[in-house]
Amino acid sequence: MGKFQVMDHPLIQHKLSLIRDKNCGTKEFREIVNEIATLMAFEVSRDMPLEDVDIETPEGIAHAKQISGKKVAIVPILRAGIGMVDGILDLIPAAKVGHIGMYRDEMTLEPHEYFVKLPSDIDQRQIFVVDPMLATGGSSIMAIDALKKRGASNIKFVCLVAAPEGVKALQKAHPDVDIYTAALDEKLNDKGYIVPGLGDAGDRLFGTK
Ligand SMILES: O=P(O)(O)OC[C@H]1O[C@H](OP(=O)(O)OP(=O)(O)O)[C@H](O)[C@@H]1O
Ligand SMILES: O=c1cc[nH]c(=O)[nH]1
Ligand SMILES: [Mg+2]
Repeated sequence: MGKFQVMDHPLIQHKLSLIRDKNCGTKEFREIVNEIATLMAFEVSRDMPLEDVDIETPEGIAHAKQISGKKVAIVPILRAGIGMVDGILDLIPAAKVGHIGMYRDEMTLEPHEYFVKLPSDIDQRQIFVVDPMLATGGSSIMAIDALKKRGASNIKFVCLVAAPEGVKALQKAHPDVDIYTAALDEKLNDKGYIVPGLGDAGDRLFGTK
């Protein structure tokens, strides 16, 4: 089973509380989602492989380290995942970005894929799939299915708020995928929204309500 980690660093908890507030406006919501994504990227990238390098400093040779091997692709699940991309790029500016478009049918809660565009070497990259919300798990499961169908194998899923139902479903469907979240909330309501959650992340990011 992949790792499941609630990233409860005080800065992350504080910032998440700010965006849960229903009075937090679009501009602030967007900025803080990116800030949380940056903080999470620091931990999510912790096991990136290093190699030894000798660097000539002004005073001699430093036996130092640099990131080696697998390079990173950030894959947001549209739309809401886009809100986390810039925050991760702040830390890993050389990462490539793939997009997977997914919407959830409001009645059935079934996910529907409508767009996939990935870096051509996606099978060789360490992939961070990002989406603020893990509710039933349907969207993330289908997005990761789409990645694996194209040869991807090294995948981590990063969200801000998860429901227990979604964590269970994602772990069952993709036991190889590590899951990182800023909070594990109580439950889903009868409309498939996370309670207490933060509402509809896409609408709050883009001001579409
Ligand atoms: O775990 P699930 O039950 O699948 O729900 C989570 C999905 O729902 C939301 O997307 P939505 O369908 O609202 O699309 P949007 O990002 O375009 O608003 C959210 O951003 C996730 O992708
Ligand atoms: O609570 C939820 C559930 C799914 N999608 C959202 O944006 N919010
Ligand atoms: Mg939405």
